[in-house]
Amino acid sequence: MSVEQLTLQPVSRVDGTVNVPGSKSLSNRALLLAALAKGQTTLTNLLDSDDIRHMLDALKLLGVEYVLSESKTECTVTGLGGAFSSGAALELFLGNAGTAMRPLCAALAASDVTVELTGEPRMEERPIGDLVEALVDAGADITYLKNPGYPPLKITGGQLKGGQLSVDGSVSSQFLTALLMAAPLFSEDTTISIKGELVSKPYIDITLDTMAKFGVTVENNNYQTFVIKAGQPYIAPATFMVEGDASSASYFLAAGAIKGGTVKVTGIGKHSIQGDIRFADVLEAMGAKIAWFDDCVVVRGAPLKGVDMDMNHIPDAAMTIATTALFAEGETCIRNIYNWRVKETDRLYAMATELRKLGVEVEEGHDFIRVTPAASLKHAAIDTYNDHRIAMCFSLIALSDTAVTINDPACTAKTFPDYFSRFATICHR
Ligand SMILES: O=C(O)C1=C[C@@H](OP(=O)(O)O)[C@@H](O)[C@H](O)C1
Ligand SMILES: C=C(OP(=O)(O)O)C(=O)O
Repeated sequence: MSVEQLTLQPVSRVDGTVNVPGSKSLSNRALLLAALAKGQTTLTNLLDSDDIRHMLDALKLLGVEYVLSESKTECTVTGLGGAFSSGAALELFLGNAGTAMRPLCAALAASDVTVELTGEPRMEERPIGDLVEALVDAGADITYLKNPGYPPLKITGGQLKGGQLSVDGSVSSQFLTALLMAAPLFSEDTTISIKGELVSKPYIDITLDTMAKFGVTVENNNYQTFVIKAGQPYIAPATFMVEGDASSASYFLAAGAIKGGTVKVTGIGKHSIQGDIRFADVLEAMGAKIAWFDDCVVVRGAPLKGVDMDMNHIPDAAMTIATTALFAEGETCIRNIYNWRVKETDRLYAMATELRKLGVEVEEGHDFIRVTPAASLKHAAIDTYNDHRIAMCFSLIALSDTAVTINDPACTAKTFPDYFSRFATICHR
C-alpha cells in the first residue's frame, strides 16, 4: 500500500452541483459491444478511469481500431462486425476490473483467439468458475493457470454452439451479463437458465438495455431464463451517450442528505437505466428530501433515521449507506450483501474493521452489516484495501466534527480518479 494519506478537515456546510463522470458499467459494456458491432460507434461521456483503460488496452491488443479524444471521454470505435480474431497469442492484463474480466472471458471464448487473461493479485481471488463452467458446457476451451475457479485463465477460443446453458447467479450477476453479451456470437439459439438466486439484478437491465441499443433483443422470462435468437448481429448505433455513474453519485447525494444544504447531481436522472439510482430511495427512507428530474437528482438534508433494508439490488451504493448511517438516529442494518466479500476486497470485513476505528459499534454478519452510530467519532486513519469505494464512502466522515484521514486516496482511480477534488467543491468550511 502506498504511504500517501489525505486528511479531510471537518466540513460545516455542504452545498453545490456536481456532474458525475460516465458510468463504469455502461462504458465497458458499450466499448465491448461497439468492438463486436458492424459499423462505427462514437461513445460520448465515456469514463476515464483504470477499469475503462484496461478494457481499451485489451481491445487495442485484439486489433480493434478506435480513436480516443484527448480528454479520453469520447471514443470512436470501428467495429469488427463479429467475433475477435487474432493470429498471435496474447496476454491481456485486466487489473481488477470485473466488467472487463468477465465479459471479455465469454466473448473471447467465442472468438478465434488464443489469450491469457491476467489481473492484479486481488483479481486472482475473485471467482469466475461459474462463468467458465457455463462456457465449457457451451463448448469452450478454458484452463486455469493458477487456482481452479479463479483468474488467470488461458482461453483457446472458437465458434461456440450455444443451446441450453445454465449459470449460477448467486455470486455475481457479471457471469450472466458476460454470457448474454457473448450469446449473439453463438451459432445456435441459446437459452440461459439461472441457478440459485440471481444477485445484483438491476445490472442485468443495464446489460439488456445496452444490447438493445446495439440491435440485439433478448427474451427475459422473469430473470429465470433468457432466450437469445441466433443470427442477430450487433449493429453500431452511430452514437452512444454514456450516462453519469449512479454509484459515483451516491457519495454526493449522501453528503447532501447528511449536511445539506442542497446538492444537485447532474449526469443521472429519473430515467437512468442504472439500478444504483435507487440509492436515493434509501436516503429518502432515512428522511432526506429527494427531487427527481430528467437530467439530475437534487437532495436536501433533513434529520436522518436508521433503516433496516435488503440492499442486494444496489451492492455498490450500499457501502455509502454504511457511513451515512453514522449520521442517523438509531441503528442501520444493510442486508443480503454476501457478495461484498468477493469484490475489490472483503468489503464486509473491511467496512466493519474501519468503522470500528471511529469508535462505532458494528456487527459483521455473514451477509449483513449492522451499524450503531456513536455519540462522537474518533479521528482515524482509514485503510482502503485498494478499494475505491472504501476511500470514497469514508470521505463522508469529514461531515462530522471530526477530521478523517484516508490512506492511499489514489485508489479511487479504479472508477473516479478526481473524486476528492470534486467532493471538495461541495464542502464548505
Ligand atoms: O455488471 C456490472 O457492471 C457490475 C455488477 C455488480 O457486480 P456483481 O454482479 O458481482 O454484484 C457491481 O458490484 C459492479 O461494480 C458492476
Ligand atoms: C465491484 C466493483 O467493481 P467490479 O466491476 O470490478 O466488480 C465496484 O466497482 O464496486
